[in-house]
Amino acid sequence: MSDISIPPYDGMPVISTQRLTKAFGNLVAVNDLNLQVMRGDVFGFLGPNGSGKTTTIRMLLGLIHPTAGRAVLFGMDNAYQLPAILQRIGAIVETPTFYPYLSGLDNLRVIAANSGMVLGRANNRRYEEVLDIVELRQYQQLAYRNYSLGMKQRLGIAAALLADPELVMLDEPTNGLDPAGVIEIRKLIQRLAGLGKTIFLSSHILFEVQQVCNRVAILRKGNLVKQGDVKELLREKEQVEIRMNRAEEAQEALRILQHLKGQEASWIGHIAIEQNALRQPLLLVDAPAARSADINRLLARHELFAAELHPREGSLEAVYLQATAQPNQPGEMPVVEAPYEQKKAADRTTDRTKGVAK
Ligand SMILES: Nc1ncnc2c1ncn2[C@@H]1O[C@H](COP(=O)(O)OP(=O)(O)OP(=O)(O)O)[C@@H](O)[C@H]1O
Repeated sequence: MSDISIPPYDGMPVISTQRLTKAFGNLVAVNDLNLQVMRGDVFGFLGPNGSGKTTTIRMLLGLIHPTAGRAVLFGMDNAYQLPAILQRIGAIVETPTFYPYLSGLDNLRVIAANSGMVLGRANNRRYEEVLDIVELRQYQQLAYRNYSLGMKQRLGIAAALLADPELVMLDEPTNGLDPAGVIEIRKLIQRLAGLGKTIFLSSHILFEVQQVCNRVAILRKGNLVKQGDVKELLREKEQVEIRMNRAEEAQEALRILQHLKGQEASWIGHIAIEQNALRQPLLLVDAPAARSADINRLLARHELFAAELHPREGSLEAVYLQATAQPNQPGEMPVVEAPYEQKKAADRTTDRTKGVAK
């Protein structure tokens, strides 16, 4: 996990969807979705291809109408107050169109002019600010066609930041980027989080999401199968890896731990026996890393002594694979963590950002 500082929650959801559903003919692309994104979240929106991520984002932005349910952003229903909501969002859903022969800076000027931003000193300062945030200031005079793919993507984000939005929505921002470009976007997201923005990030790249996001939701076939705090989800996936000297010892350790699991060691989850690269027997115990010493003690009590014992960190990949592998239950209901306490409706209208003159 990164050490970015996330501003404290004030209890107000920036995005809240209630049973949000979209069907295209017979295909239910998004089903009964209850999402909750809090102020200051760097929220990872994960799911395999075709699981409904883009459809959800398009509904949140009012680009398509839901078949059922509703989306409330900043406390406002987007079916009724879309313009007020959109003023507070900077989004990139598809690669933005820029003029290839204009410089990065001139492209921003065109976008500002087209969106009715007052041209003047305030705008000039804002161009500099956003170009600094995306680290393109030194390339601002370069023609867009000479930008790398990563620079183009960052210019798109700069454009989305022009009006100083509170919520930044990025749909697969690292698609097609090389590793250096991916790292640039990661650093950029961390910078935006440091500026207090709420980020909604859809991505396939689990490692990236694990690095930058504090909360995630995982979609599968349009259903929400997991939503929660990244650290907590990772903790659930911690393991203790025990190497025994002999295969028989590993079998005996397995038998003992499985027995104790039903008794004093209820914190033990699934246990598996594998081999490491040297074909030595390994016991993989689903258990909190902090329980390593306890496991050692339990085995020693039965005259079994581990040759090596290591705690293994959880990974979002393990969380994701488990969540997306679950079979579809008839009438599958989304698994939603207990929502944060919603503050009084009055709180919802108090925190408006300044934004560039429009
Ligand atoms: N306009 C549309 N008409 C018909 N079906 C659609 C439409 N838009 C999306 N779909 C279908 O809805 C499902 C969800 O698509 P969506 O693009 O939301 O998934 P996604 O999770 O964003 O996938 P990807 O990661 O590949 O972009 C897919 O089966 C897709 O084919």
